Amino acid sequence: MSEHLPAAFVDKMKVLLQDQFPAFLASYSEPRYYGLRINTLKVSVEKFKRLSPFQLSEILWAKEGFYYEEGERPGKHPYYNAGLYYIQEPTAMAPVEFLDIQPGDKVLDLCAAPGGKSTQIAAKLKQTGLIVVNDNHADRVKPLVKNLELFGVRNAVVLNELPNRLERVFKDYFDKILVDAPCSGEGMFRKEEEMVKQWDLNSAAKYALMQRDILKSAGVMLAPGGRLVYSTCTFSPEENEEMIAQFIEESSDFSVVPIEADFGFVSSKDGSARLWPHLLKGEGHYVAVLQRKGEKTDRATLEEPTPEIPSKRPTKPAVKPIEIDLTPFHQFCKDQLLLEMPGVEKLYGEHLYLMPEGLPSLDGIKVIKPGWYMGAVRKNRFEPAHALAMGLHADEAIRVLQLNSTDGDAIRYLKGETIMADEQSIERKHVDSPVKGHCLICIDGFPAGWGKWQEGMIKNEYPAGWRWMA
Ligand SMILES: C[S@@+](CC[C@H](N)C(=O)[O-])C[C@H]1O[C@@H](n2cnc3c(N)ncnc32)[C@H](O)[C@@H]1O
Repeated sequence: MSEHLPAAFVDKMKVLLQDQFPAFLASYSEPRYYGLRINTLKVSVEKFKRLSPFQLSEILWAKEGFYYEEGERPGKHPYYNAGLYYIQEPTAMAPVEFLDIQPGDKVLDLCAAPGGKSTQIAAKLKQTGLIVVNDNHADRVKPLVKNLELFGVRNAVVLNELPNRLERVFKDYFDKILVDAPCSGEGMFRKEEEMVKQWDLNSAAKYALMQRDILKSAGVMLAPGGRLVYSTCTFSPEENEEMIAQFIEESSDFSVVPIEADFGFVSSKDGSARLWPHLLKGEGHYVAVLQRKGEKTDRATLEEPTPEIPSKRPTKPAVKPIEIDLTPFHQFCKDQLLLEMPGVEKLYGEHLYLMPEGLPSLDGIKVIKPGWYMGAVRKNRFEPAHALAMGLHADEAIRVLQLNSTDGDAIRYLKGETIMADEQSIERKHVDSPVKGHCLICIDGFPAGWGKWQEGMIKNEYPAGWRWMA
């Protein structure tokens, strides 16, 4: 496919790579690699390896990451709908590995859609701390929300803002920030021909302008002692080493943390790393790790937040607060669930969320999802959300129907069809619990959604937009 590469790009790469250029060019004739990352919020790596219907081999730089073979279709398996993995380009798994996420961290993923790296961060947080994910493109936020819900993430807040509008709310706030910047995408030319079509010689300069602003805002929002990872999937130095050099020059309290030249990564002079497609099994990427000087401070001891700047933009929570009685939700939790619900109850109209505790006020910010979506409270009844089911483990639901991925009922469920189920097939953890009503549908023990049992049948509550086509 190297003949489809723009001539100006080829010339630029010759200068950049010199004697390595022939090997680089030859990599465009090699087959691309396919990766998936196991969702350890739901299943351990060891268990998934035992269950896996796919031929897996390890990705060296990500413990949860595996190559699968071309022709296999992990996106068309019930385990995908149970959120057991995320399909992700192998080198795209590298940046988060350098964030050093620790349980309890407050993490920002500033350019997050469609959420590959957000789900990776969330898995490392193990449902503790907080992950704020943001993308300024409204149409890209939908798949971001869907992927976080599928992954069963409970502690994510999804925003749709320009980064500089977040500075006021989150100044010095986050322990870790990922800037997976919009870029000219040169590293993806082998995988996505569309990126080739969009490229021209001015692309790098155009993206560099955006990246500079995004990185500057990220710097403002990182707490003293915090860590920031900047990554791109492009080769141009303007968007990579030069971007970092300029940022460090303007931000004296930041330094580059050197990345070791392991796994075929190549260290740049400044300590950042290049992932080249001719030197490892994956596409092109760039990663820089930045550390902010200073001691970690408890947010409570920080200065008072600056007063809010009035905003003309409509914000989601602007829905007029209405008095809604949450008793049906509390009753549902009592009748159906065996877990202490995390976070703070937050209503947007009739939609109820559990918002992570300790968040600063998000007034004036476009919030797409303020936490784990529980469902809708309507006319004194509660309708549980798919996101609630996906954030549960089978042992956290009182009534469960177990389906097997290899028999037809699992597929029928994912297609939205009615399933026959006698009374005995509904597992009940409380003997006095009635059979009739909601039950958690599990596939090989992993929650896939809700159903409602009545007279030997399960009314299917698998969301219309998620269903398999007949
Ligand atoms: C490389 S992609 C992110 C991929 C994502 N991190 C993942 O792993 O799935 C860059 C994202 O930045 C978003 N973006 C572009 N300009 C932005 C800006 N000024 N602020 C925030 N996000 C922006 C794009 O919509 C795009 O989704």
